[in-house]
Parts: sequence; C-alpha cells; structure tokens
Amino acid sequence: MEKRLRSFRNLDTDLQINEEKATELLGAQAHIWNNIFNFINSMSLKCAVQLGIPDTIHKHGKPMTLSKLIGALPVHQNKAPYVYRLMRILVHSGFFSLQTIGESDHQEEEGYVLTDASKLLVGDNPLSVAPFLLAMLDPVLTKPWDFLSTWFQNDDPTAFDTVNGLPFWKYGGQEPKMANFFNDAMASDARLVISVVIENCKWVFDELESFVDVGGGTGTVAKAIAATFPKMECTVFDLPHVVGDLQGKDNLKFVGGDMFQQVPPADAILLKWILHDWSDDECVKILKKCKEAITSKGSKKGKVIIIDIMIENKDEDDKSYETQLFFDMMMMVLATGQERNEKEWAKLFQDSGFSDYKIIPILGLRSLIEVYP
Ligand SMILES: C[S@@+](CC[C@H](N)C(=O)[O-])C[C@H]1O[C@@H](n2cnc3c(N)ncnc32)[C@H](O)[C@@H]1O
Ligand SMILES: O=c1cc(-c2ccc(O)cc2)oc2c(O)c(O)ccc12
Repeated sequence: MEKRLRSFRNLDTDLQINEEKATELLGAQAHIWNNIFNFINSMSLKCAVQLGIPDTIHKHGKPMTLSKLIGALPVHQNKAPYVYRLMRILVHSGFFSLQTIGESDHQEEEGYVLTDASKLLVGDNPLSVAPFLLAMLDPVLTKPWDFLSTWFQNDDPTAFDTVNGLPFWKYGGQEPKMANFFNDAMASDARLVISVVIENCKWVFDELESFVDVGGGTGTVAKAIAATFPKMECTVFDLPHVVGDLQGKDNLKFVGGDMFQQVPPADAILLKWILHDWSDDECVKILKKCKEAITSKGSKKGKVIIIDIMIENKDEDDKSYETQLFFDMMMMVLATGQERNEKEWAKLFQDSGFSDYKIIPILGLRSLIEVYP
C-alpha cells in the first residue's frame, strides 16, 4: 500500500498542470469520451426507427410539434418527457430539423421535419435504408464487436465465429430469422443502388444477352435488370438456402450453388457487395470462376461488373473515408474480407487473369468497376 501511495505521490508531484496543459488534457479526455459514446448516435437512431418516428413525422405531412409527436408515438406516458432529449440528439446528428411553425401563446412554435437522411428511413419509401439499419444494429451483428480483442488473440476466422462457433452463412442457414433480416437489408440497399445504376449508367447492360448476379440474394437487382431489359436472360445465383424457395418468371431465374465451385455462364456477371466479403485468395478464386463463366460461350463482350467500395485517398472528404473504414472493420469482424483501394483491386484483377478494368464512380462511397477478360 505504502509503495502504491508513493507512486501516486510521485505522480502527484509530477502533475504541474498549468492552464495550457489542462486544455491539452481535457481536450484529449473529450476526444476519448466522444469515441466511447459514439455508439449512442447509432442506438438513438435505431430507437427512433423502432418507435416509427420518421414514419410518424412523414405521415403528419407538415412540421410536427413535440406534443403532437409524443401523442402519436407508442411511448409509455411516463416516458413522454424523454422524447425531447432523444429528438435533440437526432437533430444534432442531422436526422431531423426544427422549423418555426408560427406563434402560440406569444411563444414561437417549432415543429420537427425530416431531413434527406431520415426520408430514407421512412418504411414506405421504396428506397428505405431502415431494413439495413435494423439488420446492422441487430444484437446478432453487434455482439461480435465485443469479442474483437478476443479474436485478435485466437485463431478464429472472424469475431462472428468466436461468438457463435460457426461462420456467418452457416449461422444464417440455421437461423431463418437472421437470414431473413439480412436478406431484407441487402434487398433494401439493392433497390437504391440499382435505381441509381439504371438511371445513370444503364449503358453498362446494353448489348448483353445474358447476365448472372452472383451472390444476388433474393433477386432485387436481377428483377430490376430483367424488367428493364426484357430480352436479356437474367439469373440470380446464390446459396441454395437463399434462393431455394424463390420462383423465377419470364426472363428471370434463380439458381442455387457455390460460387467457389462454379458460376453459370453469361455475357456479364455482377458482383455487388461480394468481393469485399472475402480475402484476396478467396476473391481470386471467385473472379477466376467468373472469368470462366463469361468466356465459356466464346463471347467477345464478356465482362464482370463489380459494385463495391473503392477506398479513396485520405485527402478525400474525411466523413466518407471514415465510413469506408467502418465497412472495412465490419468485414474484419463479420467476414474474412476487407475494403480495397484501386491498387489492391488492380492486383486482384491481374492475379485472376483479367486484362483491363474501368472505374465508374457513380455510387458515392462505392464504385462500379467493369473488368474485362
Ligand atoms: C453481402 S451479400 C450481397 C448480396 C447482394 N449481392 C447485394 O449486394 O444486395 C453476399 C451474398 O453472397 C451470398 N453468398 C455467400 N457465399 C456464397 C457462395 N459460396 N456462393 C454463392 N453465393 C454466396 C450470400 O448468400 C449473400 O446473398
Ligand atoms: O453483415 C454483413 C455480413 C457480411 C458477410 C458476413 C460473412 C461472410 O462470410 C460474408 C459476408 O457481409 C456484409 C456485406 O457485404 C455488406 O455489404 C453489409 C453487411 C454485411
């Protein structure tokens, strides 16, 4: 005890905290606090979506006062006073804003309105990101984060494996609830992405007679392509437990299989949010199977279309770079993958025997990359 006291005393005599040092120390402490509690932004947003706040304000159709919002939410009467504080942090993080409505009892009255971000969290919005948010913040996908340091000290492929004792896809094959919310999450993103692609670079799919969406999930992208190009033979290729119960129609069909074994032949193969799930070696295996598939018919117009993050250089907008790093960490925790910069992508294409590629930066944090045999 005496030794510990001495060491504390030593610490004491060393602590000449002048004003400059205090500012430095308190600033560093604030930085640590901000990073400790950043999860509160995610969980506050999840709470708002679960309570239906974006939908409620959207349905109100005009700026919604706090009292009207409280009255419309499934909130226990004793919790009504807390809604203001939840809305306050969500206004701060840019999900709602306050608009002056007018005067009431000689007081300026304000109402909550949606921002561009929360408009994408309204359930009725066909481009809603809410399913993706609820999936990514489900305990099944957040619990592995608590085991990241444990994973660094063991030989498990991912922290997800450390927690569950089996890989993500096998878990999804055994837990339909998780598989369903994950597939819904992917479908919600697919609706947004394919809307942008068809609107802004429909030419990517011109002159193709056949197309396979490898790892295409429940077919959201392929359905949109099949409808836009009714003469094109469209195939969704995914694991049997994902596509097993799905019925194709007209120029769309579903095929179950393993992309590491074989990929159905076609003029073009789409890999949306696939390669970032996998290690370099696994990516080369997938890309080689895709190269076989697009050249097997002797077609000269064969190509692989990749939709994935291309990590920008650090000088780019810092928030975008941070979000790309969030995805990279997620791929470390849940999958065996990673996000890649252009140099890393180019090496994958070279190692898989492709001759050239073209980057089409039309998807914000992600790019569309055409790769040629
Ligand atoms: C991250 S999701 C992307 C889904 C879809 N491409 C999208 O972007 O919405 C990855 C997909 O790959 C599928 N997948 C995983 N392993 C596979 C394999 N060995 N063969 C075929 N598909 C696989 C999963 O079932 C899942 O649908
Ligand atoms: O939440 C996920 C999980 C994956 C995932 C997990 C395990 C694997 O072996 C492969 C993929 O992939 C995701 C993904 O690609 C994405 O864009 C969002 C979420 C997830």
